[in-house]
Amino acid sequence: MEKILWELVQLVRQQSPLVHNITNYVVMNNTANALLAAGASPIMAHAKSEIQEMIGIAHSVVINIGTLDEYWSESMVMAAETAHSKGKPWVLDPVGAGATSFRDEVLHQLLPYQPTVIRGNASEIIALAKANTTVTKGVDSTAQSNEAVDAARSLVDQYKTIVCISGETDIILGNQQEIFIRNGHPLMTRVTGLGCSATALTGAFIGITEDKVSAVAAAMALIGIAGELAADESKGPGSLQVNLIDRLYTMTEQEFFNRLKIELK
Ligand SMILES: Nc1ncnc2c1ncn2[C@@H]1O[C@H](COP(=O)(O)OP(=O)(O)OP(=O)(O)O)[C@@H](O)[C@H]1O
Ligand SMILES: Cc1ncsc1CCO
Ligand SMILES: [Mg+2]
Repeated sequence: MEKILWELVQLVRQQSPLVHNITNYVVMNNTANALLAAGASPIMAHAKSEIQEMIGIAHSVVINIGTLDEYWSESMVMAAETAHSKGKPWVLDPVGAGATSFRDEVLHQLLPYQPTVIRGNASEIIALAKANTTVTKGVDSTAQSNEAVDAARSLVDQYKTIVCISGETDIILGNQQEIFIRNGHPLMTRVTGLGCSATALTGAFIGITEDKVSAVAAAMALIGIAGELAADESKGPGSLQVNLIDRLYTMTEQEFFNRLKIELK
């Protein structure tokens, strides 16, 4: 498994998948830069008039509901439907799931198009599965990733998807598979949208391999390790944001394997 993850990091660098993103205003620039640093090719586009053509040429699609509005929500549903019908892999980031009924309604419309992967923090995954009454506190998690495992499992079963619950430990659940990645640094929660960057990177990795579970693990390991390396040289969140982009770009095989903390079940 470990070896495959690094091979996928190299494959993204070599193949530079085109990743079509409909994402939020907060992170748009940063996630485009994270994708470029990892070797992928980002395009941010949400006009309904170009969604079908864009998905036609893209390797994968990222749908992130962070700064939802009425027009964008229609674009997202159209994109999910198009990705599903064209057989393009797509990843859903259910930012702020459970915070408002509008978000939940849009998520409800998106899920039937069977995202290849759902990546969210524990509160969002719990809210998405409506497995209990935990209230999402805006876009930040109030729960630990292990508390969301039952919720995630129900999504995996119902939508035949892969769920990644991010946090101190990233938990990746596929059909019969469970992977724990213990990389990352607490300072990463002080920079907005690193979860969104994790989702965007996941989009890049599912675009270059049929082994989707390994793709998710590779993306989460990459951002976690880049975050650790960056935190060691940062004074605070501002420099972490910049250093993390550099570390995605400069990551070596040795750095990757020295830091990788992965457990399979
Ligand atoms: N407490 C922590 N300790 C170590 N690493 C962490 C911690 N919390 C988050 N991370 C790292 O940050 C990454 C992003 O996860 P997080 O759960 O913070 O996303 P998020 O809540 O969706 O963020 P955002 O909404 O701001 O994009 C994780 O994959 C992990 O590498
Ligand atoms: C802060 C924030 N608000 C909506 S989206 C977003 C980025 C982190 O998800
Ligand atoms: Mg998030």
